[in-house]
Amino acid sequence: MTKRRVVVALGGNAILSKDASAQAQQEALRKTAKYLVQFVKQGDELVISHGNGPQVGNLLLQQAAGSTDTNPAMPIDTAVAMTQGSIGYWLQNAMREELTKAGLNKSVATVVTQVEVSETDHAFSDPSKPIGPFYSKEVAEQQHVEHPNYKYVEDAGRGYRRVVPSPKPVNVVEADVVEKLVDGGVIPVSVGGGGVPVVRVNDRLEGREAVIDKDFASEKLAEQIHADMLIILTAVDHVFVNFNTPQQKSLTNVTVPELKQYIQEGQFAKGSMLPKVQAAIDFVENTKHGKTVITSLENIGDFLARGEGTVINQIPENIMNK
Ligand SMILES: Nc1ncnc2c1ncn2[C@@H]1O[C@H](COP(=O)(O)OP(=O)(O)O)[C@@H](O)[C@H]1O
Ligand SMILES: NC(=O)OP(=O)(O)O
Repeated sequence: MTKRRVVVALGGNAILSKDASAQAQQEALRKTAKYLVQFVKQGDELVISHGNGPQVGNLLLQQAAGSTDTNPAMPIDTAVAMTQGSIGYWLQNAMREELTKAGLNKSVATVVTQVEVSETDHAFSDPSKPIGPFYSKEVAEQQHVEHPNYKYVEDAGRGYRRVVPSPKPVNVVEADVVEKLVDGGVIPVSVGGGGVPVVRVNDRLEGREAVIDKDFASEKLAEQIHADMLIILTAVDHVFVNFNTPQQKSLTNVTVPELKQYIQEGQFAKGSMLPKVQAAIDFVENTKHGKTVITSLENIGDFLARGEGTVINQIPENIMNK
């Protein structure tokens, strides 16, 4: 079997359900690791990325609550780095345990990853990335009074959340390190939480207060390390058209032009499925050889065995394989 280089982006449900304790998140990641090890068993080179929306929002609240003049709250870029460390630590151990059980001798290492963004990205003046807990409308309004510079929006019918700027990733600074780790047989955890947002100021990298979308950052990393596949894992086995209606239909093998048509029809929810589909298209278009898969953790076995899930190619899969 040919060895493929795959970047797997973990969705929120891979880390966190309702219980935000360290113990519950570690437990969720142990289950996640069981699924991820299937790629390694099959001989694939694996790179793991993950989100941090709930975790970075919670951390910022803790920071604000305990802040004093001598022990100030950390800015968002530093909080993103802190969540890369905590989630990376949990993932390293979860993967280590499952790799050992499977008799696989592989190391896992987390790279604190910086991602360059543009200082002029319009996202800085239009916060859109939901982080942290969900609030009722009343509580969100009260929080806004206490923190007039915080913005809260309604998130897909689930309640109100704080939103922060989410600029597009331009360059993954440590991509060369990740590539060397993969070449050396290590499983890297990288661009956690979308990466630490930085801008280049002369010769320095300066952090900016933002949270990058982890699907876009994973796409950029996959391009830069010459991955064959970008796998976006979320709570659904497939991308659907007519989602949540009686006409709902799963997309199995889909081409970029078809997806673009569906985007025009407004088939994918902004802030949930749309960025995944856009990242999928970017990877396929920017690499030519690469394909993107959107599916669930639970479906990884069926994807590896039978290609099940939503598989996105530039041209139809049956033509590509001829
Ligand atoms: N057209 C669609 N097809 C499939 N899922 C969709 C669609 N539109 C919206 N969704 C929702 O998007 C969710 C994935 O987005 P989200 O929960 O933000 O991702 P993540 O897994 O990265 O945390 C799915 O679980 C599903 O509820
Ligand atoms: N950074 C990021 O995209 O996190 P979530 O996937 O948790 O929203």
